[in-house]
Amino acid sequence: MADGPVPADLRDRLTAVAGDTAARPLLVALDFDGTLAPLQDDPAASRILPAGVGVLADLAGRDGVALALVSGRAMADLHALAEVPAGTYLVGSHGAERARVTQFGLDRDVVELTHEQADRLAALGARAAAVARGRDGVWVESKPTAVVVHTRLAEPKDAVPAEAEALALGTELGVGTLHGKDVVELTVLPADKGTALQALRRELGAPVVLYAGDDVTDEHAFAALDPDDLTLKVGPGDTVARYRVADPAAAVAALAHLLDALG
Ligand SMILES: O=P(O)(O)OC[C@H]1O[C@H](O[C@H]2O[C@H](CO)[C@@H](O)[C@H](O)[C@H]2O)[C@H](O)[C@@H](O)[C@@H]1O
Repeated sequence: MADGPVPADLRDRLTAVAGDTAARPLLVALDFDGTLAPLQDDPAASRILPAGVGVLADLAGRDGVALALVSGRAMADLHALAEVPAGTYLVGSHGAERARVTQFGLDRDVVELTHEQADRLAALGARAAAVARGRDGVWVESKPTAVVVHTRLAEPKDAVPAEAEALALGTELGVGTLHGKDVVELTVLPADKGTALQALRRELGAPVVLYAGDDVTDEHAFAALDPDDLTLKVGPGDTVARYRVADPAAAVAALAHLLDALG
């Protein structure tokens, strides 16, 4: 029989995790862009797949399940786009920002930059703008702790040198760099999803973590987990994750299987 979008070995593992009452709380931690929301040319147009919204709400409502979104997005952006219920943990800016969704809004940790970091962020913005200038389809996104050089809309003749210059800029200014899908992120508050996920897991005392992600930056999260955790790569590309599905629709189907198995 054909596997459908969720491979048989992944289905079996999800069923086993759901049936293991010792694996509580089960932390279900999910990347946003490319995992729950198909990639878009305009980041503001990203939305969780409609089927995913209900699955996430139902998962978060299950006893013994903690839901988290772990994203490179700025927190304000993630909160605006994430259609998730109260109680969901949000990790933004690759871990530099943390919050929890409540019935009354966002309960968030305040991110404070030192004067030196703020100055460096301003300098980064100006230099990143110079990288984008004159290159069709290259543009700069500003976040509270980082700037992002986007190249999704650019032809390789513009994208390749823009990404190379952005990476060199990070080295020159001594800031953190992350090279994701058609983005180079330059941050004055270095963070990575692996460190953030480990911290959240410790806080919740979660014996088992399910993490799903599609990008190179999600590899930090996969690498930070244990062999008994469930790591799920979404889409193509090298990975250390144990399981793989083809696309966000299949990732949502895997989460729906987990939900069914939880009963
Ligand atoms: O960790 P994620 O939730 O995957 O967020 C990473 C970055 O997401 C956004 O960029 C990516 O998605 C865009 C919309 O689909 C796409 O246009 C871009 O090419 C992708 O890299 C966001 O704009 C970045 O700030 C996030 O860090």
